[in-house]
Amino acid sequence: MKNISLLGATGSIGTQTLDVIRTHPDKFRLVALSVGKNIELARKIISEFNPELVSVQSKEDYDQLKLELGAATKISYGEDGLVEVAVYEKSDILVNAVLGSVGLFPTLQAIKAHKVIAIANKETLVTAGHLVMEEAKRQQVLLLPVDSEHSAIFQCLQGEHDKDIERLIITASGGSFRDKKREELVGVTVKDALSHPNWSMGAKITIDSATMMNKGLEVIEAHWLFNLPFEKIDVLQHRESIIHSMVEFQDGSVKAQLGTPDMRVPIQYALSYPNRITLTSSERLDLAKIGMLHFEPMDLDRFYALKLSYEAGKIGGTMPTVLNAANEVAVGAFLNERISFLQIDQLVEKALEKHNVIKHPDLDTIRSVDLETREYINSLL
Ligand SMILES: NC(=O)C1=CN([C@@H]2O[C@H](COP(=O)(O)OP(=O)(O)OC[C@H]3O[C@@H](n4cnc5c(N)ncnc54)[C@H](OP(=O)(O)O)[C@@H]3O)[C@@H](O)[C@H]2O)C=CC1
Ligand SMILES: CC(=O)[C@@H](O)[C@H](O)COP(=O)(O)O
Ligand SMILES: [Mn+2]
Repeated sequence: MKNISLLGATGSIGTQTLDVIRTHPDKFRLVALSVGKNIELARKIISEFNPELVSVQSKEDYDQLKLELGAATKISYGEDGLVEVAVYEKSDILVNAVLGSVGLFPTLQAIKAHKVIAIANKETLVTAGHLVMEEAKRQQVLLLPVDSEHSAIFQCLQGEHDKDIERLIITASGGSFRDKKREELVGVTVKDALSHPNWSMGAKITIDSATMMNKGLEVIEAHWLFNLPFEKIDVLQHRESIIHSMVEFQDGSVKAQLGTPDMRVPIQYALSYPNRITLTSSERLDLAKIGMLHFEPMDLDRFYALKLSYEAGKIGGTMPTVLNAANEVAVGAFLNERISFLQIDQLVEKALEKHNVIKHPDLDTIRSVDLETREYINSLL
């Protein structure tokens, strides 16, 4: 039996993680969880899973839930609450499915507390991958990727040696607007952008997928998780999202991981690693029915956010922190209909141009650069 702590229980990854736990009560037990603002759903989750510790985002929700829940459930809130869930003493593994760079500090604390980490929260690795990987190495803690592409690469690498890797090939669906030229994106709506061709995901990552920032974040995430230079990380457009990513080795052999797009596969692989467990409810891959898979090179002028991400990643230091923070605020502004779709990567570029990189930033530096970037983008809205 593995005891699980879950950050972001009410989200897309969070609820699919709950589905995996629900399906395998003999293998997994939810002991601690955090939610943001969705208290309605939190009540249902608490009543079904009976966790020992619950954290909410605001003091108001904390006060309300404290009145409702009995003494058997400990309640907490804010960043302290996220950390308490992340390091909860009875948990064996932390699933980090919270959204955004708010996940960084709880991740670092969980590593220090020697928790295995199943990491979906890519913004944490983009913001400060060096701090996370250094701490994981120092504490000898296992970091298991949940993002579908990174899980695919991780699966392809089982039984292989790092020295034999020639390059990673991360696949990209192309997102909601993949068949539109850049000039055709003037005036696209939030509703259009939220209509992903293959995956049902949270709003922020769906917009990131449409701008191709998601792939940019994933390139930086892969750089840290697999300790490879950006020159060895390629992106290939693959509209079906059947091949979740590939690894090419020095002998020219290429390994790929395939499957129908269902995030429960990488989630449960991280939870059951190094074993596999059944997933009966997922539609099985039928290649004869699919017939054809398509591949196209990435056009970095069309998908400008990907170009910005490679540039920020290669410069390193605080540049990826700025890229991520600017993008988080810009995507939020687009979702609130305060800016247009095309302004998202334009604002990110402005933040990158304005920033003087700081090499080898510590946690305090990362946090202040993150905050300053958010303030700068907000001042432009
Ligand atoms: N969805 C997917 O298929 C995939 C997601 N990922 C990554 O996983 C992470 C989560 O994505 P996804 O599940 O789609 O996102 P969602 O928006 O669906 O869920 C985000 C979760 O984080 C909580 N949350 C948000 N902000 C805060 C905050 N400031 N403090 C505390 N809790 C907060 C939300 O709470 P509430 O809703 O209660 O407010 C919710 O539980 C992201 O980093 C994403 O890039 C990676 C691969 C695939
Ligand atoms: C499910 C998942 O991992 C997402 O990150 C997904 O990959 C988004 O798809 P695209 O960014 O390829 O459109
Ligand atoms: Mn992904």
